[in-house]
Amino acid sequence: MSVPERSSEASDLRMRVVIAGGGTGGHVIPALCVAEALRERGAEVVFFGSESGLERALVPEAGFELHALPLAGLAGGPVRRARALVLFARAVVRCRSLLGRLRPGAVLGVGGYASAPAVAAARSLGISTFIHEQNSVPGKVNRAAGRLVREVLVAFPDAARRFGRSVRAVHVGMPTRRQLFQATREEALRRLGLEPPVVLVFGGSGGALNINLAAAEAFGESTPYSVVQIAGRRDFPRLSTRNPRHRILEYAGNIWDYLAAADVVVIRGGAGSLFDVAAVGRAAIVVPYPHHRDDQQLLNARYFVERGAAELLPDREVDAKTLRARVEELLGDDEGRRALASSMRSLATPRAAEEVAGRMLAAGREGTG
Ligand SMILES: CC(=O)N[C@H]1[C@@H](OP(=O)(O)OP(=O)(O)OC[C@H]2O[C@@H](n3ccc(=O)[nH]c3=O)[C@H](O)[C@@H]2O)O[C@H](CO)[C@@H](O)[C@@H]1O
Repeated sequence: MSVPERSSEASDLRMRVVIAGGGTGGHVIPALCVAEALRERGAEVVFFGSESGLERALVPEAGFELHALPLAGLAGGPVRRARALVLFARAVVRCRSLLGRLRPGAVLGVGGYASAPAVAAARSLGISTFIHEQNSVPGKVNRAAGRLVREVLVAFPDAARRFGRSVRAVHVGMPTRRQLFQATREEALRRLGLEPPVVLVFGGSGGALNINLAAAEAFGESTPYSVVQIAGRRDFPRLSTRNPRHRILEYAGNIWDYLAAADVVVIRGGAGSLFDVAAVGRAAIVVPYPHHRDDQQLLNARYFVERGAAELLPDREVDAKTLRARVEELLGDDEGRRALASSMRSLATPRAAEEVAGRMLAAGREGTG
């Protein structure tokens, strides 16, 4: 028994793997979770990202090599689009030459600008290629790229169906940071110096202006509970509070402590935020970002809401009065909160990063695209 196991470990030790994509926290954080799982199994992980994404800071900080390429989004007028297309074409050429040199056993696209050119280049070289789709509704690029890859690995079960029959989609869940599963309320409260009950408000990796303004007003005078508002870089400088029990932060590297300390969480419907709350198991009010054409955050949220794991609050209904009322209603309902928290916890996917890593390594060992 030990012989085949040892031989597979030995080949993982030598294997190099490329993870491509990034942009926002929603793409970079799960990518890093997969990278950690791969590194633990002895593989060498190299990232391809864009020069403008969050990966620029987070990937080297986690100790991985990053090739940052100049890339841009397709949104905007014809000049911008043309420039984005030129950058895309150049990125495919650059990825092909990097992949030719690195000779990875497998490539994973996680979404974001660098994902598609790397996947296209890897396919053209016959390298085993995967995509991880974080959202319940696959984006246009992943839908098209899905047909090219060996497997599309999805965070939400619904996404598999939405890819259609021509794509091999496998539900693996959302790669989530380990600390989220380990955090406990008492320790978190003590570490953060917070007096319970605690309300946590955060709007994804970049913040959410509508929620930020409503929360600053709703909790800005005085509250019989603690409020932590993680505002994001863009909105942080414009927010203030007179309430000594209301903390406004720019970003939290240790979000697991804040989630573990919380009784009620108000979040956007980003896939990362939702699965992070699920990992800790807390009662959440979800306010989906309303301006995505495909309503991806509403559909992400619905998966949890339909399973009794979260409450929905449409963005158009968010103002200081409604936000405070909804938070206090939930704070006053111990049983309702417990039920939401426990259903939320049951939807967490603690094995997702391992699953993605295992599939990539197995494909790399097989050596076929
Ligand atoms: C507006 C927008 O385009 N949003 C998309 C983006 O969201 P965005 O990048 O905001 O993503 P997510 O909610 O998916 O993830 C944010 C991640 O950042 C973490 N975090 C956030 C704040 C903080 O202080 N500390 C911290 O660690 C969260 O815990 C979470 O893990 O990517 C997601 C995944 O494709 C999509 O579902 C969202 O629709």
